[in-house]
Amino acid sequence: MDPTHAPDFQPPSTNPEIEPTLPPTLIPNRRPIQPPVLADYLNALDKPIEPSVSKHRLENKNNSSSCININSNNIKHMKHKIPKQPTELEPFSSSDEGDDNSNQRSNININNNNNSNIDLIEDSLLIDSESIISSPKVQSQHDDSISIPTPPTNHRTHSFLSDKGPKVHSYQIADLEEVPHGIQRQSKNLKDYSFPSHRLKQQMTTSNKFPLVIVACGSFSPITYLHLRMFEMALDAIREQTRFEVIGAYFSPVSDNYRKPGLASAHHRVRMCELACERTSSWLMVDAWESLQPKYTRTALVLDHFNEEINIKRNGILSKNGNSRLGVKIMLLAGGDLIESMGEPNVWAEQDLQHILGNYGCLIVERTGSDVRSFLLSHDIMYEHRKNILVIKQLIYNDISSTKVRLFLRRNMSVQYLLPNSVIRYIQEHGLYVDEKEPVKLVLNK
Ligand SMILES: Nc1ncnc2c1ncn2[C@@H]1O[C@H](COP(=O)(O)OP(=O)(O)OP(=O)(O)O)[C@@H](O)[C@H]1O
Ligand SMILES: NC(=O)c1ccc[n+]([C@@H]2O[C@H](COP(=O)(O)O)[C@@H](O)[C@H]2O)c1
Repeated sequence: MDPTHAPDFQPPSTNPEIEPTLPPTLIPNRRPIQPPVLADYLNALDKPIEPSVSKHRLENKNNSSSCININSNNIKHMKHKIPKQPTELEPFSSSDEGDDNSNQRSNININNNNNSNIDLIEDSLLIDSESIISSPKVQSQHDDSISIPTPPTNHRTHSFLSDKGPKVHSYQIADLEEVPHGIQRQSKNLKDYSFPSHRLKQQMTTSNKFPLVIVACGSFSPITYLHLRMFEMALDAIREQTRFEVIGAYFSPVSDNYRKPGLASAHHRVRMCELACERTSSWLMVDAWESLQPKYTRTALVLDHFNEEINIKRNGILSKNGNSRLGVKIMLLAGGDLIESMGEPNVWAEQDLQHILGNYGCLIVERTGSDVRSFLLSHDIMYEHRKNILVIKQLIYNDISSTKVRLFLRRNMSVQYLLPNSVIRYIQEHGLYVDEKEPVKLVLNK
């Protein structure tokens, strides 16, 4: 549960040489996940961030100064609600953020009212109705890794399936190592590593939202349906309660140096996460960077890595109208137990908590045994950054734990419907978890 298992672990509070995190100026979209004032909850979430101009007004008054004044006031008002950060890659312009009727104001120029960054002349609507989710076939221009579309050619049988019962052919059940079309698999070493971006949106599909990438850090030994569900729950909560558009989502399995009981080797855990994402999801990805590091990497630095890949190297994401690039907010997705570990002494460095909660933010899925809301109230740093924390209620309660899955495997019990079939088959093929010596008491306390 904590990095104190790492052989080179030194309590952050007593370690003066702790590797520094990125300066906040390099983290572009640090606006809170929740609206800054309660009054914002009264606004419809699909209301444009910049003002909309009614068709009626535009058609009849597009040269009148009164109309311009009204609109400019609106702009000031709206800007006040979602404050701009001076560090953003590029400020939002109204052409990025207009509502879907923004073609109706394409002839209006309100630059004469000190809003020099706002130019409504730009034709933002050319791509208005397009859905710009990147196709799996389209690789990012920065993405030099190889996708391997391998249609099944030989009809081999799966040994563990064919021992008993009818033979199953690979055209009936895909080979575990066969990469579905358009999918980018992670390499097994740092030298060949490249950041996975095959399911990272290249362009915003909405003009009234801010871009967001979700990152879940953990052991994933093995990945379960609960881990996958966490992202779906987060997506629903973000759509319902915030002004952010999720443009990508990643599992980041911890490296072998974490030394937690029950940790299968990193390349197995990465591959199981990849199988789960490939076979059950159309938007989740796995990044092996953390798992390939020669030593344990603190979560704050893992989030910095995502910021570097997405905002610094790729310069964020293209706005919907294609005219500017926007800084992407990056958030940690975690269960209530992980968040509660933030209150334990010597597990997290205070500056890391400030960095994670202040500059990135946290999506917390409630978990049995953890009272996230009370914890939020009692923890000073959490409370300070509460606007940057979204607590996600599990409406259908699910408490699958990897620890119990490992115990079931060890006892030769079924784990069907707790994790994807592809992951179960991978575990069987590689004989994972059967010989584990994890103390059963520890397992049952989970
Ligand atoms: N049932 C659950 N409800 C909410 N969050 C969960 C649940 N299971 C795991 N998580 C969260 O998923 C992330 C990764 O978890 P991890 O890999 O440690 O899974 P785990 O099932 O807790 O594993 P283990 O049993 O080995 O400790 C953590 O943030 C953890 O809090
Ligand atoms: N100081 C830190 O950065 C810190 C402390 C505790 C856990 N963590 C992370 O939280 C996750 C915990 O995963 P488990 O629930 O599987 O133990 C891991 O990714 C681990 O690296 C980070």
